[in-house]
Amino acid sequence: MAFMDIPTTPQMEKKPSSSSFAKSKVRVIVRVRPFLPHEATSGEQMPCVSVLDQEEEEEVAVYLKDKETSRNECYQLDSFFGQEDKNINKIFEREVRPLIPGIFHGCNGTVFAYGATGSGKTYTMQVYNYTF
Ligand SMILES: Nc1ncnc2c1ncn2[C@@H]1O[C@H](COP(=O)(O)OP(=O)(O)OP(=O)(O)O)[C@@H](O)[C@H]1O
Repeated sequence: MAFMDIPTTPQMEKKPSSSSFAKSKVRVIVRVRPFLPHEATSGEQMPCVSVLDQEEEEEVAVYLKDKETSRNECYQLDSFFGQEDKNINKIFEREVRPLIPGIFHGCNGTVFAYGATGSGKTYTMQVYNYTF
């Protein structure tokens, strides 16, 4: 599983088509952090990622448009958490907790965050309110 946190200059990987992606053991989740106070006062506050299509509360297509770099692309993801998602524990509950039982049965599980500096990787990985 990979978390990719996106600031205003996102980097994302293209995913295979929906049918082959469904069988993948790797889940790609994007989380867009909210604008920080100093960003919120420095002009335009348009998110550069928007949800195009979401099926069965899971697989989601997002549209990436970044006027700074002229990127204009579409990606298929397993899950998407937008900047309006204030409940960060939801990411842990949906995407990380289900891996834990398998670890005790000999399965490997890896969770890593990928994204530009300042995009919220540390925040996302550390802020969970663990209740085992
Ligand atoms: N969901 C959020 N809500 C509020 N603030 C956030 C959120 N996510 C990140 N931040 C804030 O954004 C700033 C950058 O976040 P963070 O340090 O986690 O980024 P990072 O991707 O780990 O950066 P680096 O790669 O430079 O270590 C921090 O001040 C953090 O508190």
